[in-house]
Amino acid sequence: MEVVIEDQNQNGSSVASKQPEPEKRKEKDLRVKRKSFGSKKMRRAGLSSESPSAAEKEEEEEEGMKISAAAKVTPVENVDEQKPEWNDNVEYFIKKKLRIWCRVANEQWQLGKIQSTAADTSLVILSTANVVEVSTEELFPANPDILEGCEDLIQLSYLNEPSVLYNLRVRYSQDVIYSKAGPVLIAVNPFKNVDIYGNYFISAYQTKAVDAPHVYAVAGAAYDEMMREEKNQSIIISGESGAGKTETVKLAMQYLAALGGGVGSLLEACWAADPKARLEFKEITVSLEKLLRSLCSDDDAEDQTISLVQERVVYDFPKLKMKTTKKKKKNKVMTNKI
Ligand SMILES: Nc1ncnc2c1ncn2[C@@H]1O[C@H](COP(=O)(O)OP(=O)(O)OP(=O)(O)O)[C@@H](O)[C@H]1O
Repeated sequence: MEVVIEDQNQNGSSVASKQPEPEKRKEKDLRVKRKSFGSKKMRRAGLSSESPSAAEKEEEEEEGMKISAAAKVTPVENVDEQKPEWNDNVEYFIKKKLRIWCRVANEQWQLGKIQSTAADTSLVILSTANVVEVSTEELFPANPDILEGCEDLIQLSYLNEPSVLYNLRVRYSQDVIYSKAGPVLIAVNPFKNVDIYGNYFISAYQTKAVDAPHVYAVAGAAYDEMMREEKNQSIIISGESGAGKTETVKLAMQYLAALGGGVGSLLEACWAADPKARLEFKEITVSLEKLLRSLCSDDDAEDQTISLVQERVVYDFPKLKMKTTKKKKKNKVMTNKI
């Protein structure tokens, strides 16, 4: 998986290579640390002075300070040092009328602009023209339009929850379901057929004609690494129920089957890994052939059976393997007969 990142980052997209420049300049001019506005780091600093447990901790540490004559800087002083930077950022966003993300009712995020800020709250004018008063901690800087829909989230100038969600949504609305977050491929379930699979795309990824984020690219990188290093590779696919894990496995298998020389080679590999799968295959073939013979002429039946069964094996290999394990006992009996 890590190879995927390196290869694809090296190639980079035009957005990746061109966009970060103006942002860097702005931040440098303002002496604003990258991602400091709304970042975890700044929020931690803010929370440390507000949460009761953190305050207790600070008190304890201050006690310790009294005892230790050597200690010169208290954590409280560190927090105070960071506060002006946060305020500077907010002031800058007000001055430049830059867009921010604001958490409104129902945990939803909306774009807006800060009108003014006082203490821990800010007045924000939303894109809907409504003005709301929110905690400054609930504000996050929005990225410039030019970065909208970028393919790798690490290209974003400001990496925060609303910016990530928005970027994925923009891509999703254009049926671009894959994005990257550095080494990780993010897939958003389209719940419909999207025209990004099949032989045309397989050969495009095989020949490296495209490098847009895709499950084929991940499978290809794992395959290349396996061949180069002569070591087994793992592709970890995770997500909540219904996220599309099984579909993704099938697509990765489809690509690997094509790389390995087609369905026949994949079957050989499966059988080599689990010889009992051959029995399962034979069982399916026989029953399917019987069915096809009853439906069409004898000559066609055999060919159609093989292609249909091979297709099923590629698409249902994970389930087939589970079934094979369950039928272990039955297979033993069959082995004796054969
Ligand atoms: N890449 C995709 N293209 C089109 N439809 C998809 C894709 N991925 C998932 N789907 C749709 O989403 C449904 C659920 O996907 P899938 O069964 O792979 O989820 P899952 O994560 O394996 O779920 P579970 O953990 O409950 O088994 C599929 O039946 C399919 O309709």
